[in-house]
Amino acid sequence: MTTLGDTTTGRPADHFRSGFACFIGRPNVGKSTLMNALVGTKVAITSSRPQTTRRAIRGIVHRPDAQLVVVDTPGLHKPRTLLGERLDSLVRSTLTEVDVIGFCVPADQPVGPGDKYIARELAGVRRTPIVALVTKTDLVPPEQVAGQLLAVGRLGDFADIVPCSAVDGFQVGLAGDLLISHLPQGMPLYPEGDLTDEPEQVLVAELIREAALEGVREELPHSIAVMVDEMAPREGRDDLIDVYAHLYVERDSQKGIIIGHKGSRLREVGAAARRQIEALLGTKVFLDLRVSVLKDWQRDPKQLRRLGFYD
Ligand SMILES: Nc1nc2c(ncn2[C@@H]2O[C@H](COP(=O)(O)OP(=O)(O)OP(=O)(O)O)[C@@H](O)[C@H]2O)c(=O)[nH]1
Repeated sequence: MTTLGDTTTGRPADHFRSGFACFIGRPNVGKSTLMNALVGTKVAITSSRPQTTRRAIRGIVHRPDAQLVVVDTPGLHKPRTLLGERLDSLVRSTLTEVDVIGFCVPADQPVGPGDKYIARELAGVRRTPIVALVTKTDLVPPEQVAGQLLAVGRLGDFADIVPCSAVDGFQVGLAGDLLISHLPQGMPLYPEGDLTDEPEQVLVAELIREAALEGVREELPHSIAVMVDEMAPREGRDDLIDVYAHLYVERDSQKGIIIGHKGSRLREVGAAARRQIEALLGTKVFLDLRVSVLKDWQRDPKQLRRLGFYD
């Protein structure tokens, strides 16, 4: 006879919920930051530049009575390049696979065409419940939050609408509770303590890209991609990991910007990335960072595949 209980904890499955959520919203509305706040650690990278996130990174929220696996998606936007089209198809397929969608709209900006475009897209995903999250409430007075709740309410048919702030923690727990309330009953999907199922190399590459994005000019962010070529403990040492990575840009001029005068900028990027990777891996890290030009990689299907962006 099979039983539905979790044999490791003795928890009956009918008291436990588990499943997947994804956050959707315009670029830069705070999706990654909110996911990190829910998970309680830094899993997705964040930056003040739009479209930092390119991969469906999963953060796992562990509760005594639930496990919520959050799939982080790139900001949905009207496609302009082949990369954009792939990102959008990644988002669309994610929407139909999750149990609940968190639709993020920031409190500090009027509801605009971008939010309406997404709301229209979401209206097509009929079977998945949508929780609207009004983010960044710490940036505006309460009256403005109230006005935004009404404006967001007019965008579509939502299971709940909740204001929250990942920065001061306001109602982050409640946002988690509401998302969890839409999950099916079931056993934990990941072992306790796991925070993400992204391979470490992908997280490391994302941390390097985050460091490289700091302070670069407007047109560059979309042109940067990072691949970790090799990552392994140094022979004979258990306290040092060697990381060999490539930073790819699309043009020679961009390579110059990334490297900086006599390599000064690349050194700064390397030092900043190394600190973050050391924190992630909990060990000392030697980081070898090279910059290469992959001409127009965003428009080249072969290069996109090589960098991990599949159809
Ligand atoms: N004040 C405030 N700032 C926030 C909050 N959440 C996010 N931010 C900031 O908003 C910016 C964008 O946050 P992200 O979490 O990277 O946004 P995103 O929606 O994941 O962005 P993409 O990956 O581009 O789609 C960052 O500078 C964050 O620090 C918040 O609750 N309050």
